[in-house]
Amino acid sequence: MNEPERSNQSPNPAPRILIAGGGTGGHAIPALCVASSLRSMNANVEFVGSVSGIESTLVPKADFPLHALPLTGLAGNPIARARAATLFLKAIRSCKRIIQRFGPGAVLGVGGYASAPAVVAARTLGVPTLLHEQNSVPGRVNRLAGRLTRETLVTFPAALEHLPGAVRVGMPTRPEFFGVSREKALEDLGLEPPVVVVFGGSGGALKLNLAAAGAFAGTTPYTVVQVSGRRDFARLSTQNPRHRILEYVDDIWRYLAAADLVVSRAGAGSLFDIAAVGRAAILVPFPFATGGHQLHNARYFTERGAAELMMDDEVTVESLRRRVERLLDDDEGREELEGRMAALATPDASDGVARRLLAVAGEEKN
Ligand SMILES: CC(=O)N[C@H]1[C@@H](OP(=O)(O)OP(=O)(O)OC[C@H]2O[C@@H](n3ccc(=O)[nH]c3=O)[C@H](O)[C@@H]2O)O[C@H](CO)[C@@H](O)[C@@H]1O
Repeated sequence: MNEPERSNQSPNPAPRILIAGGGTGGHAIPALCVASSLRSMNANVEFVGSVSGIESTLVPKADFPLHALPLTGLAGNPIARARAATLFLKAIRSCKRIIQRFGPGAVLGVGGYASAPAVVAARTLGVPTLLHEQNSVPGRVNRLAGRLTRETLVTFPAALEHLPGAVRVGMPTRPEFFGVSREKALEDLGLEPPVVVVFGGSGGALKLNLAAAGAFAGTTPYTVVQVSGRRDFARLSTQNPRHRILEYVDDIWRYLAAADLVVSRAGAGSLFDIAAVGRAAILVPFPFATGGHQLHNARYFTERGAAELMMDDEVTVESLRRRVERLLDDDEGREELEGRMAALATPDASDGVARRLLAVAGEEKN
């Protein structure tokens, strides 16, 4: 990686913030939202991530420097776990060097493999850290990391029960989702309404992919856009000219805005993206998410009448098509869902996290 320009000559050097974490889109995308907010506030941002995480493509694309470290999860057989632990310890040493060289005023951990080593390294060097927890039930690592941080920021009110003293800021969401009209999105994408969008988060969801491929591969009196994720894309096909299967789309806000109905997993990012465009949704939580967090994430919306819930074990080719068509036929029901969903969006979360980071970084300097 090229050494970024330093501004040591200036009497008021730009504040420097290090953002650590990633792995899935659910961690990396909100991290990038905060980085963009910080950039617009004239801060200098660098990232620490994992070589295998989605950040290794998304962060350079957004033009931020990335320190990519070899890290893996602490799961699997004893040999894999020992290797992960060794990589974790090495990552703490690498993060210390990165922090000493970059000199951030604050570090933000966003969850994912690289988050905890950076928080530990910052803590030992006396650099203040903040943590952003995306899910309603935090994982073990974030609960532990939360004890080391100056401030913990959360997306869902339910997470406050697990992280005492945390502050609710919502989910950093890309600004493009706000204010894009259905008409413009339909025109830009060349889609004929009504439109159903099916997607399973940043990596895809096999069960949902197979059910959707079966449900919509014949003829449909509506358009279906299925964003499958990279892993499953090659095994899916359709005979239906109104069924598009796409691997991954950077501009998913256009597809969601064009939709009359969305079928989605209940990752935090996906949920708040759907809220940002204010669309009716059927949520199918991933049943094996740590601590059942996807079900809890989904319930925040479904208990407020903002979305419908469909459990993973209810999903079949027939039931999926039935649920989709029932809601597509119910204009009034969808309109109610849309309004309640839009009311739960958190458009200020990204700037809010950025401002808190700059405040903490400023305190340290003074
Ligand atoms: C299986 C699993 O453990 N998933 C977790 C992961 O999900 P995952 O990475 O799927 O996370 P989210 O649903 O939170 O976010 C996915 C993000 O990717 C975007 N997107 C997706 C597809 C695409 O083609 N283009 C695109 O931009 C979505 O709009 C969204 O912003 O992180 C989330 C946040 O910690 C958790 O809540 C999820 O439980």
